Amino acid sequence: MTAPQDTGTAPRRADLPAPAVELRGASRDYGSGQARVRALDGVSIAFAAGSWTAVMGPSGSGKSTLLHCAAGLEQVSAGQVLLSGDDITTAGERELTELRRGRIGFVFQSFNLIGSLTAEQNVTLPLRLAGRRVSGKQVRQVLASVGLDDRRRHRPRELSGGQQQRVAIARAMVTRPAVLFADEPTGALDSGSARQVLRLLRGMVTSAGQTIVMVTHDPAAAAAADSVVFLSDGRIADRALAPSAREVAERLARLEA
Ligand SMILES: Nc1ncnc2c1ncn2[C@@H]1O[C@H](COP(=O)(O)OP(=O)(O)OP(=O)(O)O)[C@@H](O)[C@H]1O
Repeated sequence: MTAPQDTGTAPRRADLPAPAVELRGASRDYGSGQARVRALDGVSIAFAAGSWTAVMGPSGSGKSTLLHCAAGLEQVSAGQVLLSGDDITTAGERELTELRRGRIGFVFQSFNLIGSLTAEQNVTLPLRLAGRRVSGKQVRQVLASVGLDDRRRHRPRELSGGQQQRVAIARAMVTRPAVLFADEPTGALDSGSARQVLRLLRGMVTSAGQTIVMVTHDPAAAAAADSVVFLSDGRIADRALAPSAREVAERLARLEA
């Protein structure tokens, strides 16, 4: 089990593989002058390949900002962002689009599936957008891996929330991304469906060596990850390796006090 490393001080050993994602002294400001908000404040962290990290913290502590900067959805105001060792800090729009289509997968709280398309068509979409050949077998395999082979022809409104999220995970995984970024993936699910989604994510980490960075408010979801990073005021305030849900809740309560 690997904990995310604080990379602020020690130089990296050359013989170690590059982390899947790394932020070096990353800051992100919104607004300017008196209205300026520093949402992320000099964060240095490395997410090892094959690790699953939960990001927690009080409302407004910078969780979504960290996720968006790490995924290249937003640019940092200072510092660096590296994806598998490649510096993407100043990547242009075209390069970032390529990254999002190939090396990064996203799962959101609200699923973000296209309502007029079947599960199968939703899963196929990223490959089509990337101009890649779509093999029906590959799409069926991915849907089968999330337990939805028999729901291929269903549209999102014909699926439960948990099933829709599993389609969204299949869609994110079909391009075999280096990193899966998940923003509250269980936030809209009942506890049974949430457990099913967390089991699926765990399977992806253990059997496929997937790297996952997941923002969550739910201590039970955070406890399913390998480790938890706690943010407060845009900085890393605490970390926990394989904590229980109770321990996560206690540490969070301390930050919110
Ligand atoms: N586009 C924006 N413009 C101005 N301020 C922003 C913007 N996005 C975020 N912020 C501010 O940056 C800070 C961090 O926001 P962020 O959304 O990253 O926090 P969070 O921890 O994800 O919060 P929550 O748990 O409520 O979703 C907050 O003070 C927020 O108001």
